[in-house]
Amino acid sequence: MAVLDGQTLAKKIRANIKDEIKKFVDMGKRPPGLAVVLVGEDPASQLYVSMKEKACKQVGMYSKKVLLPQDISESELLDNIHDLNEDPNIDGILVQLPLPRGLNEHVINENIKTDKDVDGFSPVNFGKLHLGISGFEPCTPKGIIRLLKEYGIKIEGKNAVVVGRSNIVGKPIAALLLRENATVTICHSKTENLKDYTLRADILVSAVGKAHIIKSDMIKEGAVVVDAGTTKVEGKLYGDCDYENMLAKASWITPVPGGVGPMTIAMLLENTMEAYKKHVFENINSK
Ligand SMILES: Nc1nc(=O)c2c([nH]1)NC[C@@H]1CN(c3ccc(C(=O)N[C@@H](CCC(=O)O)C(=O)O)cc3)C=[N+]21
Repeated sequence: MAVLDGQTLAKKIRANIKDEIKKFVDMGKRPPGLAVVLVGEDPASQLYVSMKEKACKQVGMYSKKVLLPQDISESELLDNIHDLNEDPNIDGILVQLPLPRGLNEHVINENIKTDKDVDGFSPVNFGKLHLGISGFEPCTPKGIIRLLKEYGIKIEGKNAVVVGRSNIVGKPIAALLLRENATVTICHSKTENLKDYTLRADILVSAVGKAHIIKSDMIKEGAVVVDAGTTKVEGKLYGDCDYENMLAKASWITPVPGGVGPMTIAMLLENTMEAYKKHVFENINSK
């Protein structure tokens, strides 16, 4: 058993980004800018948004927090997005999900300019991901692949089982694993006999968001376990996987906290850097 230490890798990535930004700023360029839009006052979302803001500050990025009321109309929210689309100091726009009831996230994501869509959730980037064309890749899936590669874990030819089919993790990680030539199975809430599938996984990615739904008797000896689900119960953070009881059985496993979460934020910074370089050096500002 060994731990896939996302915290340490994320720190290394952030340090590289910080150096890179310093070079650009020393050259007289503006710093990269990320806008994080939070609608409403969900405490979990507030925490994530403040973590993202802190990460930006730490590497020398400009971060703009846009806090909007719970009862904002779709058209008012879109006005804010359009302003950010046109803001020359903003390279990346992230609208924190989930949105309050009544706001359609697809409509919002559709209106984020493709070259500022650092979450990779707009239809163009999501489509590119599935077509194998380069574009912004969603941060959590991108971070998972980076972490597996960092530890030299072979993906090609392996049975990869993804539990969860969300647009933010399940679907895009399945696409990325497929691109890496894994044999990919996606399980979800209607899957019958989940354990039959998880037991076959060489690489198991869980993205459900239910504490300890994956037990140690559901994984194969020597499996690589990636836990992308986090749930807070009475102030304590749990992953989807029963980590303690899996440690002896898995060959590699991501902890919660300190696994996939920090990688998500590191990839957000990396995507923002990518957007920044396009804006500053290639002057690309397409719809
Ligand atoms: N548009 C959008 N983009 C997102 O990327 C997005 C989102 N909406 N909505 C919610 C999810 C969740 N998410 C996390 C990011 C970092 C940690 C993270 O770093 N967690 C720490 C622990 C933090 C704690 O103590 O709670 C860790 O795992 O070590 C967790 C969760 C991004 N999300």
